[in-house]
Amino acid sequence: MTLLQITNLSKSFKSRTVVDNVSFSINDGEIFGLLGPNGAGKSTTLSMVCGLLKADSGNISIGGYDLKTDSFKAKELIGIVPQETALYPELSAVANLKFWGSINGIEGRSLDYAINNALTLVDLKDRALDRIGKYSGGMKRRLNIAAGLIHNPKLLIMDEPTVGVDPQSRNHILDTIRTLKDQGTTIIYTSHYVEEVEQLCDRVAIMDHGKLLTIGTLAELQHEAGELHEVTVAFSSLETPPMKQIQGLTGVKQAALLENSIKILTPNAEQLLPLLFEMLVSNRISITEIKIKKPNLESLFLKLTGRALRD
Ligand SMILES: Nc1ncnc2c1ncn2[C@@H]1O[C@H](COP(=O)(O)OP(=O)(O)OP(=O)(O)O)[C@@H](O)[C@H]1O
Repeated sequence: MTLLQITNLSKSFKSRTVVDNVSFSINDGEIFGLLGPNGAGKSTTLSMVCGLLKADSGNISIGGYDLKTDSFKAKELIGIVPQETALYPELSAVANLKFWGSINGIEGRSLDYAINNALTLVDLKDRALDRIGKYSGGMKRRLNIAAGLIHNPKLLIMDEPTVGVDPQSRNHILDTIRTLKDQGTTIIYTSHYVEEVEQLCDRVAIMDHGKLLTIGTLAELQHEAGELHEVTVAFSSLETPPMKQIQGLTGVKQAALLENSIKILTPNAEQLLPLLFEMLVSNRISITEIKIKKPNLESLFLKLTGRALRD
């Protein structure tokens, strides 16, 4: 069953179109990944879904309620975990969640129950009464998640919830998301970390420059990436690699330059590597590491755009 339907959504800031005629739908109970580099238009799309930003054109319906004509009912179904934490540092976790609960219309016993559930889920019960000004960045992020789900939303929208957190908190956040899914919550998860999206998501959409490039299950997108190898060559930063020549080598489908590495898609890494070495050595590029991988979502992005996801 479709929980969220987005149809022909567009948004411009001044004359710049940052969301360009985007349509997709999200099924009840799935974890849906929205993947794209910085500035792709992910947050703008989600801000429109949350009703925080008005679309220039297009339609959004949540649980069958149109966001324009049935906005209250549609918004009731959503919980938001924004990129920036929206918490009061001088208050405890419990006081912060009381505030978030009350603006969502939860009171009394139900609110105590909801706070207890949310703090258990994000594993912050033993720090519940501490001022959150003393929390680590990862703990604040986890509390931010608790705030987003205090009213038990059907659809939880999470905008890069793991950016800048330590690995332990990151794993914790990923586990929390899986538990939420098991409890029946539908989740939209934006990220520019391919590994997280591959680990978590049932279906994925890839966005760039405001456009939806592709959408499908992980298996479908991996298939779309095709039988290409992704070769990553790291080099010391003394020289600049000759990208034009590399792109012209036999067997190179795409090649993109990152800070200290080159990512290449090729149907045959074994045949390409000797040619590539020769070229790099003759251009006085000293290679520090080489990796060959099966295609993943990052290779698909490279295939679709000719660029690396994080450049
Ligand atoms: N209020 C605004 N006014 C003008 N431009 C904006 C505004 N909000 C976003 N933009 C621009 O729109 C583009 C898309 O931004 P958006 O935040 O949606 O991208 P994103 O995919 O979420 O990226 P990130 O991963 O960095 O959050 C960017 O170029 C951004 O600078």
